[in-house]
Amino acid sequence: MTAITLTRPDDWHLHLRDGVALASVVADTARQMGRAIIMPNLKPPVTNLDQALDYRQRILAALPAESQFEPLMTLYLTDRTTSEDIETAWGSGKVQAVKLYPAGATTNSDSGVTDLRHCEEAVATMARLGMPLLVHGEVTDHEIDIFDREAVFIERVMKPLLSRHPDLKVVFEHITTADAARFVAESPSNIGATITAHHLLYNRNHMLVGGIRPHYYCLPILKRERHREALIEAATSGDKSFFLGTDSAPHARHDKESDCGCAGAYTALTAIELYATAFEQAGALDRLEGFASHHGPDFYGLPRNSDSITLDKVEWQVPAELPFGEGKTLVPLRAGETLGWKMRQD
Ligand SMILES: NC(=O)N[C@@H](CC(=O)O)C(=O)O
Ligand SMILES: [Zn+2]
Ligand SMILES: [Zn+2]
Repeated sequence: MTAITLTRPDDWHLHLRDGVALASVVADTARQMGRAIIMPNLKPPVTNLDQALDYRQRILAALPAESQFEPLMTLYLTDRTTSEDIETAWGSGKVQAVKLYPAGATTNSDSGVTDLRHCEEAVATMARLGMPLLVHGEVTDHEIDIFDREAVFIERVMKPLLSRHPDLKVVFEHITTADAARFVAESPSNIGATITAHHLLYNRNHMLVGGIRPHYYCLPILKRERHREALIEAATSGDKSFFLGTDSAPHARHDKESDCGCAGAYTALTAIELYATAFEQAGALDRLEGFASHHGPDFYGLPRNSDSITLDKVEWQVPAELPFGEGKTLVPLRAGETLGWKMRQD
């Protein structure tokens, strides 16, 4: 096969940041994706409709002229989010979901939820409206090993949440374990999951063998090979519960290459090519379109994109670094390495 054409994909989990960082990265996503679910973990976080609408305007203003890209906004759930906040946001038609960050779990999650039981009313309202809860599924208990935090989250938080709210739409974001893949596959259709390209392509050896590679450090952390294999199986299974979410999370080079480096991988530049590489390695390129372009809108109850993109099977080199505003640079995943697929430019 020398080229593949698919319905234009969407990114159901994306960090665009703000200001000059936003201006540096947004075109990379807008070139490939029709829409993206925009994560609200700014400083301060996006916690109400007004903030979400303002942020949406800043994203639209940063887009290249003629871009049709549509940002789908989210609210950041806090212990103080009210039912009214939820209803107002949902009623606008511009806010598609609410994001749960357990307090302290990841980048900019200090205002996150300390105990989901503080959010019972807001969550019940979401269940009633059919508004999805997007979950960073890791416990933050210091006694739990970082490699076990997702699996423990399923038992301690996810299962009790779903037994209290069986109809709640939930997206288990950026799943990284066989445990999460099995949990989602066995759950009813109101439970979905996003899977990143980097978790499909890499295991923890890639990050830690032969030297520590900070650009592979993201949360949830890369796991052992058997988990990567389970993610590949889930993504290529045709199960509509699994869909594309890059979790592209830009941090300046100096913040990653540091004695306390930030978590997050920048994949937006080559997102669809990275997924194509993973699906091709698994002999499942025919399943890419469902995962990348159909399952996500179907889960969210939105129309699929009506245009398409084409990927050519050609080798090209990923740039070593990208501008990131004010003299800063950004290192994309696979910087300086070769990719075997390239999205055709219109
Ligand atoms: N994935 C990451 O490692 N980092 C994300 C936050 C997140 O999605 O957990 C970020 O905002 O940098
Ligand atoms: Zn996360
Ligand atoms: Zn994320």
